[in-house]
Amino acid sequence: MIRYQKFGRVELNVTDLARSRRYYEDIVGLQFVEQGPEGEVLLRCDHDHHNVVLHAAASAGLRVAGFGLEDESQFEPLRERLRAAGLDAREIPPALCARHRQQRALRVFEPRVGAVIEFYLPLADTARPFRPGVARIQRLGHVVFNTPRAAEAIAFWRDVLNFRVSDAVGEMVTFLRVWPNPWHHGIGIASAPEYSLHHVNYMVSEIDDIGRALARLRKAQSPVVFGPGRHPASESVFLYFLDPDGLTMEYSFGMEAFPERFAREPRQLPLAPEWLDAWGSERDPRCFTGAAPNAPLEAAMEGA
Ligand SMILES: CC(C)C(=O)/C=C/C(C(=O)O)=C(/O)C(=O)O
Ligand SMILES: [Fe+2]
Repeated sequence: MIRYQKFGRVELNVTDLARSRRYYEDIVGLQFVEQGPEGEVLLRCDHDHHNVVLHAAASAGLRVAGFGLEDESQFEPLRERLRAAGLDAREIPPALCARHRQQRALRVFEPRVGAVIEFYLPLADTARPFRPGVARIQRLGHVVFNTPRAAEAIAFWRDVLNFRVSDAVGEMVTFLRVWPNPWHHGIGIASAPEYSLHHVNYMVSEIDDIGRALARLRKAQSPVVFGPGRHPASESVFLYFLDPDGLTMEYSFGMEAFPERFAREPRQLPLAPEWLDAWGSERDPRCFTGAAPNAPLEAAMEGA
């Protein structure tokens, strides 16, 4: 039984690094940490060393999604499960782990979601206290993958990686917990014609963070593409917006939490407008669709 801490880091490709750095600091509310040797920008939204890495690239999309393991003893069983599933995980060199304040990390290309996935053990980084910015973000919440192989991906993340299904909305999207992390979902798997990033979520502290974000995004002319609304699945209040490259980002407030044991059964929810947003807002077609294909493993390993 592989045990995790959380969805803790995401690396994104962006087409204009300076513009995106300003946007993620000033509009999204992430804290700048440092610039890496390849020019990549490291940012944080909790007490970890960093949670988001921005890389300059020709097109914008998902480069790596990272999941923190509970402890060192998870690595070998995980590696064995991946190997049995025909996936060869690559060890991240110690120098990069040290830069990322990780004790150890593995990366693998997971073909069912068509993305590079990292499994890592974070080192405590208490030297620099985290200062919330314009939004009182508590943590990176979840990442959702667009994939044409959704049914296979759900089975793989559930049966091989030991994530737990919380709910599915029709055949559109299935939400899984990063077990035993309590939050309703740390990943979502969405049916789509291509492999790409659906969205990245940041969980905020109070409803005012959603209201202030709406005003801030409008002032910055950053497109709000869905919400504010409430997701019946996880019970969270949400707001989706587009970053400067058109990548979909989400703030959400409040989310169902599950116990480690005796959790409720997953639900199959109907695919109907009131099950997408209980408040009835309309989704802009740019929402969830603006990312280029996910980066391949070779690109994600550059600099590693
Ligand atoms: C995909 C639709 C809009 C949906 O039902 C989304 C639900 C949730 C949730 O219940 O929290 C999400 O976080 C999401 O996919 O963004
Ligand atoms: Fe979401």
